[in-house]
Amino acid sequence: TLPLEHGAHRIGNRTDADMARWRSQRLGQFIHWGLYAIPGGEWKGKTYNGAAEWIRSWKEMPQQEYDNLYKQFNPVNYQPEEWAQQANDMGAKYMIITTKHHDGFCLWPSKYSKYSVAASPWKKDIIGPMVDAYNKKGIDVYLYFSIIDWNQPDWRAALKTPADSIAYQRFKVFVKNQLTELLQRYPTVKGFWFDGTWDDSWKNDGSFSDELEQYLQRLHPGLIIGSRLRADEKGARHFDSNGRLMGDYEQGWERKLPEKSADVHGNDWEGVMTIPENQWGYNARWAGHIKSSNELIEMLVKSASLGGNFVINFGPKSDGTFRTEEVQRMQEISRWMKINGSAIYGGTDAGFAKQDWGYYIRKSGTDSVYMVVCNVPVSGQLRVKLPAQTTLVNVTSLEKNIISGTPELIGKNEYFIHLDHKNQDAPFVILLQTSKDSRDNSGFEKAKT
Ligand SMILES: C[C@@H]1N[C@@H](c2nc3ccccc3[nH]2)[C@H](O)[C@@H]1O
Repeated sequence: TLPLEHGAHRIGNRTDADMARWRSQRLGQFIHWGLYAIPGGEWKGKTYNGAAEWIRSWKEMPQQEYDNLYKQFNPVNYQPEEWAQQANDMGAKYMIITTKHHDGFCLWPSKYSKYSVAASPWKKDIIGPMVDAYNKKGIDVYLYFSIIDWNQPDWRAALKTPADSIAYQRFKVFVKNQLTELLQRYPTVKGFWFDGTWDDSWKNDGSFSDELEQYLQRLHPGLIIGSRLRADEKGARHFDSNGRLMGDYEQGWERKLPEKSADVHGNDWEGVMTIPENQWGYNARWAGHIKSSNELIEMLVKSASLGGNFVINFGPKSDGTFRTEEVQRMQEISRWMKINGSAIYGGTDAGFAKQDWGYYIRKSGTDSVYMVVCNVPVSGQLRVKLPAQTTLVNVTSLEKNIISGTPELIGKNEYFIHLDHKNQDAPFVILLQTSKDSRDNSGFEKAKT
């Protein structure tokens, strides 16, 4: 391995209580809210085909006009208590809010930037009431912070001249000041979700990202910060030049999920997902495929089955309300989580062989393994192959009328669970009580006699 000064400083997952809490939460809510919600993907009758929060970079958008949108930011229908209630109903255990996206507009009245809510008709702090409302519901809050800041004259994508380096040095002081300010204003937050760290200026400054991460941890012990903040001294991101994960969890799964256990190497990880194909901020016209609640539920289940967290993104409108499709998804997921949440919270990779009908999720540290069935076989029988020396002690379903009869032993440690032929319109859950046993198959025979 290469001698690295600014690579990973820890091998293996964090084992402290803060990280165990994050790991048990499994379902998060991402909120992208800012000036980009005002145009909502359209400008002067033209539709922007990119992600709505990137509209400032669109050739049809005069940047000065975008920058002046702060004069219109006045979310008269913003009700953070309602936001927190609906997130709590959905079953989200943490929330990530954009304090400042790439456009540099701050949703808190920052001492270090004039470009904030303080200059808008709204005037007031947006972040504080949100943190309070979510915390009151028992939901942890993480602060999204973009390193890219198109509003800051000292920001640079790359350092080409000595003048660039002097300006960027000022910019790094500004970044550190804003992050310190956010921790001082909102001490109950559990971590930062960094973004906009792919440019050369940041990638080639691994020592700063390392020092910044350590500074923040000293300032606020226990903070959870993903791998996207970090670069090592050779410009490697997320994984250092020795292939070791930097930060507290793998934060690269954006609009995509790992397929199998081998893809995550036993690391903590988190997937963040849009409901449309690629819109984070509010976009009036959602084009392309819009994920159903069952699709989102299956992604959540898949994430938990692979030992990761799943965060669903919402983009409130400029007035502070949520679009119908997003409210529908929260309500449908809420219904499912109220019945099946026990399979998700505290869930992790069961270490069982994957089957076509769906996913296994182990309640961490126990012999309870949930089967979440997403694909009901026409045969009506679910194949369960237990690892060696594992016996099946009991089988129940979280809802009535799912299973018919007792499991049928079909081979060494292998069973068919027969389903009641009711058609299901959502994934359903079966709970397997297993036990480690030197004898194979000893479980169910006992139950049968
Ligand atoms: C979590 C997501 N990350 C930002 C983003 N910008 C990108 C530019 C290029 C490739 C990927 C990107 N993700 C998106 O705007 C959103 O905030």
